[in-house]
Amino acid sequence: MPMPTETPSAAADAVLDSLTARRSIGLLQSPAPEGGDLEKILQTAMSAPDHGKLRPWRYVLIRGAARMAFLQVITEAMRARDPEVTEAMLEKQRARIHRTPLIIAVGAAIQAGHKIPEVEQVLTVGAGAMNLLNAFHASGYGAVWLSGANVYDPAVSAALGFEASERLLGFLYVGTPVEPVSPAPPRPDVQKFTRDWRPA
Ligand SMILES: Cc1cc2nc3c(=O)[nH]c(=O)nc-3n(C[C@H](O)[C@H](O)[C@H](O)COP(=O)(O)O)c2cc1C
Repeated sequence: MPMPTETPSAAADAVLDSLTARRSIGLLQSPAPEGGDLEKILQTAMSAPDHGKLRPWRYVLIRGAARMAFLQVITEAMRARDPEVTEAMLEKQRARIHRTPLIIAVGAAIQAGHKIPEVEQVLTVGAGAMNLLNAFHASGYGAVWLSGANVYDPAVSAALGFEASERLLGFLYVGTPVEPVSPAPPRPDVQKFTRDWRPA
């Protein structure tokens, strides 16, 4: 006998609750999603609004042994940018990369001079990344979107295989929260950021 289906409002509430409860989690460990589970999550990024269907998003997955090569790239880049970089700063990166099972480099293939403005192309990539953060959260994983100087370093971008015309926009660190996830911190009151427009 078929089970009664959820009412539309219950389903909508579940989605809205998940979106509202999402919070960034920086302290992560294995496992990260793999195989079909990961694919399903990644597929959500393809639903980002995309003016002109330019498909500007580029996702580079860094996992397994490749993380150690990535650490090498980051370490060399940091030393090249600042020969006096401290061991503590390097150790911060080392620890994060060691413990995080999946890192996604988020890039944008921007078509300069296209009739779709560049800012819209970047927004599309941001919207895709946001879908991913929400999808990881909804699937019970933790994730955080980080940038920092490495994102803007052409040497890092090139080492990850991005073309000169592509822009590295950030890294999504993904895994399982090390500690029980506490509720998201209080969020701003939406009323303060929302107004009705009334014609003068
Ligand atoms: C494009 C982008 C880059 C970010 N880079 C950093 C970063 O380098 N370091 C950092 O602490 N937070 C960074 N954040 C903010 C975190 O991802 C996160 O939003 C913040 O810690 C607040 O947590 P919440 O998402 O739970 O509100 C960045 C966010 C965005 C959208």
